[in-house]
Amino acid sequence: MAGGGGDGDVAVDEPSKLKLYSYWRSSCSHRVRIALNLKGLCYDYVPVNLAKGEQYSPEFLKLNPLGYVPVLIDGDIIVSDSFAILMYLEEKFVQCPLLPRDLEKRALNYQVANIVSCNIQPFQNLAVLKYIEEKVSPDQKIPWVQYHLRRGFTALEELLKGHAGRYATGDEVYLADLFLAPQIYGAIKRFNIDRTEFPLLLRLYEAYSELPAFQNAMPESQPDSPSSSTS
Ligand SMILES: N[C@@H](CCC(=O)N[C@@H](CS)C(=O)NCC(=O)O)C(=O)O
Repeated sequence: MAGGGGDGDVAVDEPSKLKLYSYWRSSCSHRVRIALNLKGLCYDYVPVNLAKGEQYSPEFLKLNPLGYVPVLIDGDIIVSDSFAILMYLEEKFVQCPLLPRDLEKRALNYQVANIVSCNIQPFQNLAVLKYIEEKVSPDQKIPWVQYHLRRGFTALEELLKGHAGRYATGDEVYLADLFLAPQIYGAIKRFNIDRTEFPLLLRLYEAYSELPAFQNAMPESQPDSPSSSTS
C-alpha cells in the first residue's frame, strides 16, 4: 500500500510487481529477461524446472496450457509466449523502446525475431529433442539442432550484413538483439557451433556481453542456475 501520513489520506494500491515464470537455460525466457532489464523493470523470478517437468504441473498449465515458459504476470493479466510478452512490455513501458521508428528497420527486427523463434528455437525445444531421442536415436539430437542452427544462422548473417552496426540493426539495441543473444549463446555453449563459422553473429554476441542488461539476463546469473550462488 502506498500513501499514509495525515488522517485524510486514502490508501492507494501500488501497482503489483511483475512476475516472470522462467527457466535459467530457456532462450525464450532469456529474451524476456533482457527486455525487463533494459526497461529497468523489477520483477519476481519464479523458476519452472523444465528438466523436472514442472511445465506440465496443473498449476503451471493454468497459466500456459501449452506448457512452455516464459509466462509474465502483471496483476490480473497473464501473458505467455516471449514475443507477446515483449510486445506487451513495449506497449506498457515506453522507456528504452525495443522497436525502431524507421519502418524498414522495424520490419527487419520482426524478421530476425521470427527467424529465431520460428525457424531455429523450436527445433531445439526439450519436447522435440526428447521425441528425437526416443523415436529416432539419441545420437541424432545434436546434429539435428546443429543443422537447423546453421541454416538459420547462415540466413541471418546474409540478412544482417548490410544493416548491422554495433548491434544487429544499427548502433542501438532493438528487438532483433533480444532474440539473437540467447540463440547465439545456446549455439556456442550447448550445441558446440564453431564460433568462427558466423563472424557477424559472433561480433554481435561480443558486443552484447558488454551490456549489463544482457549480462544480468544470462542463464548462469539466474537464481535457478546450478552455478548460481543464490540457488
Ligand atoms: N513461442 C514460445 C516458445 C516457448 C518455448 O518453446 N519455451 C521452451 C523453453 S525456451 C519450453 O518451455 N520448453 C519446454 C518443453 O519443451 O517441454 C515463446 O517464444 O515463448
